[in-house]
Amino acid sequence: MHFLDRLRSAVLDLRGVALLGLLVLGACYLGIWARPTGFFSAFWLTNAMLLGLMVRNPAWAHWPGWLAAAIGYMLADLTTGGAFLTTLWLTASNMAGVLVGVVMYKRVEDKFWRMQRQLSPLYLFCVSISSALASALVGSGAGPVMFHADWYETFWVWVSTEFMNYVLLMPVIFTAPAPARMWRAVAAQRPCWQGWQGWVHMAPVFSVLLAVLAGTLIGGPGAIAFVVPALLWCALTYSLFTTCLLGMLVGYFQTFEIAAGMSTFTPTHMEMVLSVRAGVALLFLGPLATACSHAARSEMLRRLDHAVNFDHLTGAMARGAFMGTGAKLLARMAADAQSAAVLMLDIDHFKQVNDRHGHAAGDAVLQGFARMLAGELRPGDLCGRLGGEEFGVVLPRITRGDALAVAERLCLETRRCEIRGPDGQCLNISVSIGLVHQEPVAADTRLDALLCIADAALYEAKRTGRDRVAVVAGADGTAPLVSAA
Ligand SMILES: Nc1nc2c(ncn2[C@@H]2O[C@H](COP(=O)(O)OP(=O)(O)OP(=O)(O)O)[C@@H](O)[C@H]2O)c(=O)[nH]1
Repeated sequence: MHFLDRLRSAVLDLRGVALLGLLVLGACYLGIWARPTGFFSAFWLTNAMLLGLMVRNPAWAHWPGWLAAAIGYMLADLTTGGAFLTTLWLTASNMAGVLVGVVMYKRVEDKFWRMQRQLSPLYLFCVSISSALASALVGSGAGPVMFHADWYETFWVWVSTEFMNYVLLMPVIFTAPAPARMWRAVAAQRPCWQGWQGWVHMAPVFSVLLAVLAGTLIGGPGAIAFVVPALLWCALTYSLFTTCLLGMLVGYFQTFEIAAGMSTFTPTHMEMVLSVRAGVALLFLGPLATACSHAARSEMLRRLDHAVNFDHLTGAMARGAFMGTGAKLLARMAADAQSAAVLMLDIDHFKQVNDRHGHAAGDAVLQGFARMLAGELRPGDLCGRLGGEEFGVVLPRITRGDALAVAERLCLETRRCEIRGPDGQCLNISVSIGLVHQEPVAADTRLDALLCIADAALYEAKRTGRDRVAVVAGADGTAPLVSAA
């Protein structure tokens, strides 16, 4: 690598690591600020956050990242009055838990932390309990030393708090889309949130609010489970990230509500507090498991749908999908009394490419040609591979002159197309195009009939010399061919 490139990547690494240190520092301040006097914080999100970030971004799970995190932990405690030795002790215990979690997640494939495996929630449970135990084993001795608290009690409070934070927060970090993708996802979801459909789409969220309210009003130890059906509904409706986010908010609200005495259920012993925290976290695992299964199933269906509807070689729409979508498009144009053009494209002398340069070169030509087509057409146009080296295109809402101009541009761009074969050789090609245009599209127009007419024009383009466009005068195919450009 060039020296300047190396310097640049070192600076970028340093920036990332510094950001990690700052995040740890900020999360520690939040925990210290929320800490009850005389005891450890129950709202200690730092360890779960650090573990989530290090698993998600393995570049941080090296010594510079660990060092930055340690500095963040230490600085937060020292600047808020912590003694050096106890700060060191607490930092070691926090990082011990995170280390155990990072090692456990490194031992399994990424799909486990991405929540793309059915067993992901169970593995999350195992990691969370192991990390919580490791952290508590190293750190709980600080309870008697710092606050004169009972060791046994400190240990179990520590375990339950850590466990709850790991289970509730980590899935949110693991499933959060990258910022750029988040905006795209929000934009794609916008139609779902508009009008009365938006209210319907919000129904699972309202059911969560209702269940939480019912739990508060009715109370009792079972109230924390009231929200489970609503969260299951969310798991089957929203993305994995949204479900994780809602689960986390509900979990923290319920613990806060009980701790603040807002619920009619007030735990009287420490064991009950621990039981509530563990229960809140464990209850969330059910909806999380449903969300994971649902997301895995949806992803499988999406892939299956893609495999059926798109040509695996060129990525263009497959014949069946093209015919179905094209027929619907034409019907829409007919209903709106709009025009449309149908093009049939056939790469010239394609057999010679295969014969001279091999089948792999022929495949490269098909891929390059399909790429060129996709780049040249408007977003609303439709393009598909009909078979072999034959492609079909539907251009909605277009005048005859514009359709001819598009077809001629496709001819020109095909000639200009620089396609490289597998051995790096330059493969030059041309295309012949048959075009039929209807204005407006007739109500009984069928796509297969228009393709047949365009095919006849294509034959004429081939017959008169190839590398050209032939246009049918009448859309019924009976009128003679008027132009071969
Ligand atoms: N590499 C490759 N070749 C394919 C594929 N599908 C079909 N072919 C080949 O495409 C060739 C089509 O040849 P022809 O129908 O004779 O057409 P042509 O050579 O383009 O001749 P004209 O259309 O008359 O210009 C055949 O040799 C097929 O084997 C494919 O997916 N990959």
